[in-house]
Amino acid sequence: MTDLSKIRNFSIIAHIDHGKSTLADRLIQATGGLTEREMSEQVLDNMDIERERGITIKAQTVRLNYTAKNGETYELSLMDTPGHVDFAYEVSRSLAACEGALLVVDAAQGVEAQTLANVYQSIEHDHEIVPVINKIDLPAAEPERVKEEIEEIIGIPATGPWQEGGAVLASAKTGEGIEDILEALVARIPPPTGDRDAPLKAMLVDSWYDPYLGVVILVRVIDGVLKKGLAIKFMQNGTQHLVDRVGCMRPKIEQLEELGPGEIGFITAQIKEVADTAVGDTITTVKNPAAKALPGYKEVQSVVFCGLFPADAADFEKLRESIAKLRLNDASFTFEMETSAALGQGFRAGFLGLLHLEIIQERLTREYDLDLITTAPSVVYKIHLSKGETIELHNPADMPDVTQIASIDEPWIKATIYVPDEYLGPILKLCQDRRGIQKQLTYVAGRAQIIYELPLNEVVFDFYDRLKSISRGYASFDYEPIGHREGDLVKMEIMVNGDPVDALSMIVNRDAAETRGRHMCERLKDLIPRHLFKIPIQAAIGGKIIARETIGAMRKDVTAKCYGGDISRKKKLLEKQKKGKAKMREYGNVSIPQEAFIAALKMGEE
Ligand SMILES: Nc1nc2c(ncn2[C@@H]2O[C@H](COP(=O)(O)OP(=O)(O)OP(=O)(O)O)[C@@H](O)[C@H]2O)c(=O)[nH]1
Repeated sequence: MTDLSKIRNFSIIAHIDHGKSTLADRLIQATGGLTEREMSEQVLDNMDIERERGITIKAQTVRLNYTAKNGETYELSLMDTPGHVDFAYEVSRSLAACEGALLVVDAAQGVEAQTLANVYQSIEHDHEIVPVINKIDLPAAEPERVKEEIEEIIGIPATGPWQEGGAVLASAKTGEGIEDILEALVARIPPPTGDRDAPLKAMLVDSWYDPYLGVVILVRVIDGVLKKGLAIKFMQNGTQHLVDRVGCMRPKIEQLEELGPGEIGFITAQIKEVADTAVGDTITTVKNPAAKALPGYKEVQSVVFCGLFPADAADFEKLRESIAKLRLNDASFTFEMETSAALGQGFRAGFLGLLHLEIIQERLTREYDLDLITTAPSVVYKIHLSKGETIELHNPADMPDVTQIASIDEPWIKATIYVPDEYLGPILKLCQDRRGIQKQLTYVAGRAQIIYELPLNEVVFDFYDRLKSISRGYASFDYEPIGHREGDLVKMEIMVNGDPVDALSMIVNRDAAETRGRHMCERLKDLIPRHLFKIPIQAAIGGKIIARETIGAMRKDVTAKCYGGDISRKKKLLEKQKKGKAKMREYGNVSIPQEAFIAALKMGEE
């Protein structure tokens, strides 16, 4: 039984590259959880994609035992949190499981805009925040300046000595200051509270699929005790299970007798699928259940949908299996079968946001070695039909005939953008061009904080990429859904040689339709190779043509380009053509290269 006063639960807040993972590994090493060699393989970021993109997708947690200078041994739980807006809810649950946070700031870079958003979230959870100035070994380090920045911009004490509530100076690289961090954690982060004798209440923080253990659930016990053999109940979905393992990660798995109040650890209970567990759910006992669930639970909802098709129709079964496997571990995306005239058999999948979409797409391509075609991301529209019914539309291809539609509502978001002053102008223009409504513009130490309401539909295309390129990577973007609003929306179809190409149809704002349509046609004109006949490319709304381009007929044999008898060159060209053919989609009597779909759907800037 762990003495509550000896427990410290904390997370690490840091801007990308300020050293969160290195520092976490150092803390694990300093408390004996890792050897030097194991440390070289960063533990907390353990997936390729995560490492390459510098983001953490699945929260991982480690428990460290630290004997402080006062001679007492403490049990520290370090909760890793995912770092992207699409996972805001998961982050909020991880934060809710802790009492404090280490705020890591690079001694040479100082406070970055994104750090602010994360710190505010942590402050909202009433966390005690311990600032750590990392990388003090760098020649460019300016710890004193950074301390002042922390006080000025974030508004938490930092300038005094760390023993008196100031920032801790450290280098995760050399190991300097690591002990000070551990001492500061113990001294400043409050221990959890909880009642061992009350009915069990544990928060389901995260879950994942382990090939040996099955579904592993990360929990934070609030009241009561979790033990092997206990019959538990998930309060949201009402299912019951028998706990068969209780333990923690150090970071290696260690089985424990029990998890008491204030403790973070894992359980397994012969659960088959991650989809059977809901992040934020309250776990209680069957026999003596808690009267009320923990606050803050939200159901996961897909916000962005797109079609996923195998580039080679023969890969459909492989795609089906791969998606099913991925879903074992990530219950936050949904999928169902879809058939497209242009792209054949595939799936319509729903995601938490754009980054989530990209991650799944990339994992399918990389881990499962699939060549994919992804259709334009679409948001969820609410269509009010003339006969009074309301339907949800996830796929532009399913849009009812205009004559049956009374009105269409589209989802809006509240976006918070932090950006250095010099990029403000172009960013305001971008938001304005995307039908944004400015709500607030404030300055904090040379940085602007802009709040805009925007239709999600305008954000899903390339807003984030545009924002990053306009601001040279300095702008940060955070959003939350604020419900549906009526919009003047139409379905735009793209017709190649007179036939609509279903995979390219999209729902757009009426005012933007013409520009979008024109760009799409121009783009496709460059992407579709010439044929023996002229090919008209048209954009249309309800049968009315709004834009048109024509691909001229092919004049000469391609091989005529090669002069004289250079046979090998001719051969090469023909082979190249053949290869290109294999990746073509026959559409009516027009062959559209697969790249054309991908490129056309990327849209780019208008
Ligand atoms: N010189 C120096 N480099 C450091 C220190 N801490 C981390 N680094 C380096 O800074 C880079 C980023 O460190 P990470 O630990 O990956 O940073 P992170 O914040 O976890 O980054 P993400 O996982 O991408 O969010 C790496 O190249 C580290 O080796 C330090 O104290 N001194």
